[in-house]
Amino acid sequence: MESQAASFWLIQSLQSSLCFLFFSFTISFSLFLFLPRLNPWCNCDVCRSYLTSSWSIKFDNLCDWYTHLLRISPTQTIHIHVLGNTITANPDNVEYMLKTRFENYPKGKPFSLILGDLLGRGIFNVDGDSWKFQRKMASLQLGSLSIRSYAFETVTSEIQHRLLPLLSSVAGKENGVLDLQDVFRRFSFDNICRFLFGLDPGCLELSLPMSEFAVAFDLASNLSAQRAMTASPLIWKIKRLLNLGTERKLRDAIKMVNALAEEVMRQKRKMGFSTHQDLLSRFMDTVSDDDIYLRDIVISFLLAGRDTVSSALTSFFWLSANHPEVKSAIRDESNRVMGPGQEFANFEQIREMHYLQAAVYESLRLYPPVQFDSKFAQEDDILPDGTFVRRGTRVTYHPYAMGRMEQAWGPDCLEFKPERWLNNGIFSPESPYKYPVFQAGLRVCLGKEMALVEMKSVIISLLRRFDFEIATKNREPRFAPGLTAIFRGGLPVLTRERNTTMVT
Ligand code: HEM
Repeated sequence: MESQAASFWLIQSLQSSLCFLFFSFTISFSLFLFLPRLNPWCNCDVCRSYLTSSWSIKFDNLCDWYTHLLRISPTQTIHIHVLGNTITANPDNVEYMLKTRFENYPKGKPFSLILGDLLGRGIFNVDGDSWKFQRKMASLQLGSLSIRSYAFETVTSEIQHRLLPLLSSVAGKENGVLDLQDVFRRFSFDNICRFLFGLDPGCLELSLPMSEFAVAFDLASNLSAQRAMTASPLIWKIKRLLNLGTERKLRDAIKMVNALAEEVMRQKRKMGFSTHQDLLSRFMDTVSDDDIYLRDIVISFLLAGRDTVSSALTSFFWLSANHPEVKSAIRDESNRVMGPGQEFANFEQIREMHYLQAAVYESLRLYPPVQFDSKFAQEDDILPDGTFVRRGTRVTYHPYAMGRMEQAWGPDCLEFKPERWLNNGIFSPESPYKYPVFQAGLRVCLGKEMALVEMKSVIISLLRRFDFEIATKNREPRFAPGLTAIFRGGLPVLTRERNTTMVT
């Protein structure tokens, strides 16, 4: 027994020493590999502030500090040398990256490696032919009139049968504080699953825990995002190889996501998908012989369409709670377009509401769900503002900062003013390169129209029926780290049913 224990101890010590040696070697090796590109000892003010986190003395969020730096940069471009990251808020640069020299700025290998285990060959994670194929197929599906009206029906039914009853059940109650962000995350997950799979996870029953799928999916996307924060990719790759810590958790979460996505496909086949209108049925018609590919496509769409919408709705309700004049204008417009007595707006009526559209765009300008987006330069290049970009450099455009640039939006750029989008009462869009909230150019978001309709339907239905009072004293949102902007601590609100048979 004793000798067994001794040899066990010996093996353990050997393993630890080997691990230690392996880690030391790989960390040194990775530093050696990355030194020429990164510059880990840069001692400029910006890098020092980044490394010591001293920026957090003055700013609540990293994105606010970047915004400050970009606002004072004469070119609207900055460099975080220690990260090898060139960040720009210059619309000319953005147009150049996303359109003019699109081929030189792919997502690149570093990005696809980070998200590869979760997203596989899904549209979010690929460049080149595989991306072109999925893009073409998905645009045909998402662009069709029938799928848009299917999406609208799905949203309306989720609002009518789940969202409104849920809010009514807590309205006016003492201690009836509800986290609106959590409600929107559940809502958008149910909605995207119904839209994509034609199946209903039923997350919007607050008495139920979030579905297994949603929890595993959250964990997998957060842990994948954490990979991007390690000093070198070799660190998480080694942890993955040894199945350690967060990498072990990630592997388990991805296993669960994959198993559930495969189960969804099995169920679809059993039900006979050809008569259904959901996106998965449509994809299954086209890609019938490659289940792993189908699974990857499904997971990418889930990631694309879920947290983005809930993030956008959360910040809209935070802003509107602080701007009663905007709420009144939306209610007035909806009364004008829908008339008294009608509970739910139809598709055409929603399109007629220009002020509502302006308010949604304005809220996304200040709080874009995807705050920044990085590409990796294939070849040496010079951006329109004169910035030199070395091959392999990460180049990031920053929609959050871009929405707050005085050069682009004027001295009132930090104010929430939907009117800036209206010309004689008609919504008037801006260049997508100045406002790349949905990205722009060849990889512009495929779900933009669907997301806007979903948001507008929720906003109209909730504002006509309820008043929300924010139940925390937070001045400005603080964001949690992740792939999309999420309010740290959620959005706790007190809900009151408005005293209306009709809405005034
Ligand atoms: C307010 C809501 C949304 C915002 C702000 C948004 C924003 C974006 C952004 C910034 C990208 C580029 C990401 C990147 O390349 O890394 C993107 C891509 C994409 N989005 Fe959205 N999105 C929203 C909702 C949706 C919805 C509801 C769907 C689907 C049903 C969707 C489907 C997609 C797809 C498929 C892509 C990949 C396009 C490609 O790579 O060619 N999005 N979106």
